[in-house]
Amino acid sequence: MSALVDIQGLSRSFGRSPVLDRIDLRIEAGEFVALLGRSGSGKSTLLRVLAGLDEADAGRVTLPKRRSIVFQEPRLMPWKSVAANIALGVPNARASGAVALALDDVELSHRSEAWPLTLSGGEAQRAALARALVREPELLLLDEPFASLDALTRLRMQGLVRELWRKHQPAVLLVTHDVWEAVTLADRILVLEDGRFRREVHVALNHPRRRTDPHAAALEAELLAELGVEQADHHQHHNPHSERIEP
Ligand SMILES: Nc1ncnc2c1ncn2[C@@H]1O[C@H](COP(=O)(O)OP(=O)(O)OP(=O)(O)O)[C@@H](O)[C@H]1O
Repeated sequence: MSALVDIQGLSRSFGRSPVLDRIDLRIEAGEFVALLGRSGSGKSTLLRVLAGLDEADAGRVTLPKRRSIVFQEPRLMPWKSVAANIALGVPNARASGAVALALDDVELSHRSEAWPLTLSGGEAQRAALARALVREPELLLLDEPFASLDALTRLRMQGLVRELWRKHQPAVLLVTHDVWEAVTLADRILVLEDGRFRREVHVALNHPRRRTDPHAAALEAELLAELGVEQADHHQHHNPHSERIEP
């Protein structure tokens, strides 16, 4: 059966430096994939190609038509109300009630007519999430969507994204620097390094995932080590779900 996202041999260079080097990636419908990698490893470049904001130099890319992206910043139009921002580019979204449903989904109905500049950081990101959801994406691309939020708001947003994913069941590709975020949310975690996927981990842990679960904590430590972050209390547990991908 064909996957929702099927990428084969995708390469992208800027000038003479290759950023993505013959990458293969399949994502099934409804799958939640997290993408980790050091700064500059090409995560956003990959997401931009998948969003159609950038083109690959080489490779075959099969993508669903309905895709949405949420960035680190909300990128709302300041001269339009929250509801009008969410309706942008989606014909009849207000009349059909789709905007109201999306606002309800992100618990922002009471701010429907507000101006974006009057929203808190968390509210603005929830509006950006509603704008993505109103398109009923089969593939939801999230480029560090919680990175600029405070820790408490970030936790709430992670819970909200998981709830919305269960409700709407899009495939999700989440770029994050936060290893624990990847461990708590994803079915599968990929680590990008030097333009290739160096590691693929299938996360078969029950939800909610907690750091008190030794398997979850060991996986986090292992991924942190992979990214070059050593923890003081780092225990080396072998994770049977994790495979190293040699170039
Ligand atoms: N439009 C561009 N022109 C030139 N170089 C670019 C362009 N976009 C990205 N790059 C370069 O490609 C490399 C990968 O960038 P990218 O933003 O994809 O990394 P990233 O993994 O998302 O990093 P971060 O985690 O810091 O956001 C970087 O070296 C960056 O400077």
